[in-house]
Amino acid sequence: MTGSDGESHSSQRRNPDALIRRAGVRGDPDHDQHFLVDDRVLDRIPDYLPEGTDTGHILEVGGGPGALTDRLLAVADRVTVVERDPTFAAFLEREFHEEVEAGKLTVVEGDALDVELPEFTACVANLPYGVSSEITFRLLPKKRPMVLMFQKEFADRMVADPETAEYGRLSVSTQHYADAELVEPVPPTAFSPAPAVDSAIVRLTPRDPDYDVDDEAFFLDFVKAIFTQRRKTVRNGIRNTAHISGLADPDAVVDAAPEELLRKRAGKVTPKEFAELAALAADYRGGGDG
Ligand SMILES: C[S@@+](CC[C@H](N)C(=O)[O-])C[C@H]1O[C@@H](n2cnc3c(N)ncnc32)[C@H](O)[C@@H]1O
Repeated sequence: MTGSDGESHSSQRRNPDALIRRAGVRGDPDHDQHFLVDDRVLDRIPDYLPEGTDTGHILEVGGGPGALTDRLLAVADRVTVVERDPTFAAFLEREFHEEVEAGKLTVVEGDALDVELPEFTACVANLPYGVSSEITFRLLPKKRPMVLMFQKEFADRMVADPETAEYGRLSVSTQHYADAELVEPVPPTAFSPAPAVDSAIVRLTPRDPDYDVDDEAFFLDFVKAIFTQRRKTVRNGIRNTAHISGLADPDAVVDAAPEELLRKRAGKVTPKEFAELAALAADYRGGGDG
C-alpha cells in the first residue's frame, strides 16, 4: 500500500473526494478543516510509523470525512478517532458503520484537548493546526510512536538541532520526549480546501533523553524562560527570567554554573546542557530549600 510510484497509482482505499461528497459538507478553514485529498500522501502516512510499532490500537485526532481513518483501519486492529465537529463525527459513524459495529472503530465526538483519551499504542493524525501544539504536548508524555501532520514552519522548529535558526523551546521540549524527524513535506495542493501554508509530516519515536531530569515541569519552564531571551547570553537569560522560571536566587545559579555555558546564547545550548543548568537551578527555586 505504499504507492510512492508517482504515476498510474490507484489506491485500494476509499476515494477522499468521494468521502467529502458523501459527507455533503466542505471543510471550513475557520474550524481547521483542510482535508487531505492526495491519495499518494494518504497511503504513505501509516508507513511512516517506526518499524515494529504496535498497531493494536491507533488513535486519530480530527477524522474529518475519514480518508485517513480508512487508511488506518487497513493497518490497525482497532482505531479510535476523536472529532470535534458533530457533522463529521456522525458521518464517520455512518460511513464506517460496519467497522463500528465490529468494534474495530470507535468515534468519539469531542475536543481532543478535553476528552478522556483511550489507551492507544500509536497515534496518526492530520492535526487541526490551530491547536496542534496543545494536542501534541498532551500526547508526547504518553510515549507512543506518532506520525503527525503539522504546519511546515512548526515541524521545522520541532525537529531542529542546536545552532540552527529554527532551534528553540519547541525543539528542546519535543525532543525531550521523542526523536523527531520531518519525513515528508506536503504542499497546500494536497488538501481541500488548500491551506495558506506548507505542511509537513513528522515522525515521533519515543525514547528517554540522553540526560536525567528530576523535575520535568521545572526543566521545561527553565528552557521556556531562557528562550524568551534567546539573543542574550545564558548568564543574562538566567538573571532576567527568574519570574518565568521561578528562581528565587538567580545570581546564585549564575555563580554555580560553568562559565563556558553562561557565555553561550540559548540557540547554542544543547538539551543536555539545559538539563545540567536546570539541575543546578533547581536548588535555587522560589520557596525551595536551596
Ligand atoms: C486538518 S483536518 C483533518 C481531517 C482528516 N483527518 C484528513 O486528513 O483529511 C482536522 C480535523 O480536526 C477537527 N478538529 C478541529 N479541532 C479539533 C479538536 N480540538 N479536537 C478534535 N478534532 C478537531 C476538524 O473538524 C477536522 O475534521
